[in-house]
Amino acid sequence: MTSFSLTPDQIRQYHQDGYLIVPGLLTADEIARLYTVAVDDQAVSRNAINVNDRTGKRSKLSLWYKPGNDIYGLLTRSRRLVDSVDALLDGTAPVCHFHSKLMQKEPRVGGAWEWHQDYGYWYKNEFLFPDQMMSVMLAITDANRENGCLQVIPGTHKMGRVEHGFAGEQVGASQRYVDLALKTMPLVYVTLKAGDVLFFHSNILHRSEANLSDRARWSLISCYNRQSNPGYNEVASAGACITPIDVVPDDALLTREAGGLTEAEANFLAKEDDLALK
Ligand SMILES: O=C(O)CCC(=O)C(=O)O
Ligand SMILES: [Fe+2]
Repeated sequence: MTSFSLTPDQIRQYHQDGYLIVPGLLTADEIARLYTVAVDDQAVSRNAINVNDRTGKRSKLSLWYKPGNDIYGLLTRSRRLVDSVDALLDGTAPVCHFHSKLMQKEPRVGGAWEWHQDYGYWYKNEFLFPDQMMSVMLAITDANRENGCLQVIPGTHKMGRVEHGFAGEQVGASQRYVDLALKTMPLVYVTLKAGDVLFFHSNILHRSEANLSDRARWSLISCYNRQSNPGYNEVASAGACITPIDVVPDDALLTREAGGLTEAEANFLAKEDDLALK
């Protein structure tokens, strides 16, 4: 397998817009394996957290801190993802994993996510450097306007951190700043095909609408950090967020035996412990 690396143009685009889509970073075979494990993953369903949006629609997610030898861990730790993140983040310290989550937006049920910056949550964990943090969304199913794909406001990562407060059970960015951002910059619907990967800056404003379609929208979001950026109020990850990732070759996803998560390995988040939901 040839190794993958981002081009200088892609890196420039990320810095300009605050996000970058890499189409087809995963092959159909890889997605098929991931999907087969995910839909049947008992530990994921046992640890699913339901978060209501403003209208009472339920968004389901499972969040864990430790990327292991399970199928998601092999992806999160893969050379192509870690090298890409390394090329995009500010700084030079090793790339670490903060957490991953499986977002399960079920047909006609999957709720909306309010406008927010991920760093709006992570700031509470006392991470100092938003440019050293990012999220990577991998589409396990196609994501489009019908099933509530992600929406972003390009360039908003340059606004710095916006105040966040409660919006239903979720934490959202100040409506005033969202309105001003939308007056200044366009809104982009991030439509993805299964296997496409979206890299986005921890300060880009994003949201998604409910899934009113009859097709599920599943994605894996892995969040990365540099070792030089400790979260001084981050206890749940038990140091994972400043532990360099044990990188695996890209072909591990297809060549290694790997199944779903286990409670003993993954270190799942419980809803009552989530600072972002408090
Ligand atoms: O999956 C989505 O639609 C958005 C989720 C999100 O932005 C988050 O969990 O921080
Ligand atoms: Fe987010």
